Amino acid sequence: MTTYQKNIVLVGMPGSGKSTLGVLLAKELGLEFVDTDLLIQVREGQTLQEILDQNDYLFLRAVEESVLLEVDCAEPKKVIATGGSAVYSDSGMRYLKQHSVVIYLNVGIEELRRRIHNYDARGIARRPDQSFESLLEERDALYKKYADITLTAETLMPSECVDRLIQLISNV
Ligand SMILES: Nc1ncnc2c1ncn2[C@@H]1O[C@H](COP(=O)(O)OP(=O)(O)O)[C@@H](O)[C@H]1O
Ligand SMILES: O=C(O)C1=C[C@@H](OP(=O)(O)O)[C@@H](O)[C@H](O)C1
Ligand SMILES: [Mg+2]
Repeated sequence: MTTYQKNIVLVGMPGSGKSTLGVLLAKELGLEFVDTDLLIQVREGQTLQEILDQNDYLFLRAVEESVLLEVDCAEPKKVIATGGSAVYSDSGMRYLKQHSVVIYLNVGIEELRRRIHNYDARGIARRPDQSFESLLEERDALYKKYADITLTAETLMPSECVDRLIQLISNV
């Protein structure tokens, strides 16, 4: 199977660019684009922040797992932007990985902080007392566990990241 016969799944921290780069990559490659955060919102009839305001963060992770397992991985192939917490679902990630190339958008903590100034209100599914540093450390290991490719390119413009991603995918 060549890469373009697989889906492309983007994982990484909130603010790493999964949604921004995902849609650009899909356009460039002529693929469909799916953002699992939007699927969660439509399924629950609430925004992610409303879901987190009214429920434990583990509820959001459970809904996310159901959504990941329901993504249609058959034709047409897609670029799939996941939420930052998707990697807590081992079954969801193993399902996506069977049909996809998984790319970790690895952005360092300083750049993430520049991109996310509303850590407490951004709707991050984390333990209430968990710091950003601790969350990044915990998740970095999970992103690496599931990724086939890692892109560390925080100094590039989005269009340059897309070019780089296309190069990396074509080498898989
Ligand atoms: N090189 C880059 N790649 C991706 N996003 C970038 C880049 N530089 C700045 N940004 C900004 O960072 C933010 C990324 O947010 P988003 O795409 O929602 O990330 P995620 O879906 O991973 O949470 C956007 O505001 C985007 O404009
Ligand atoms: O990291 C997280 O815990 C989350 C990230 C969000 O997606 P993005 O990573 O696209 O911001 C979204 O899935 C939800 O609000 C939880
Ligand atoms: Mg997103």
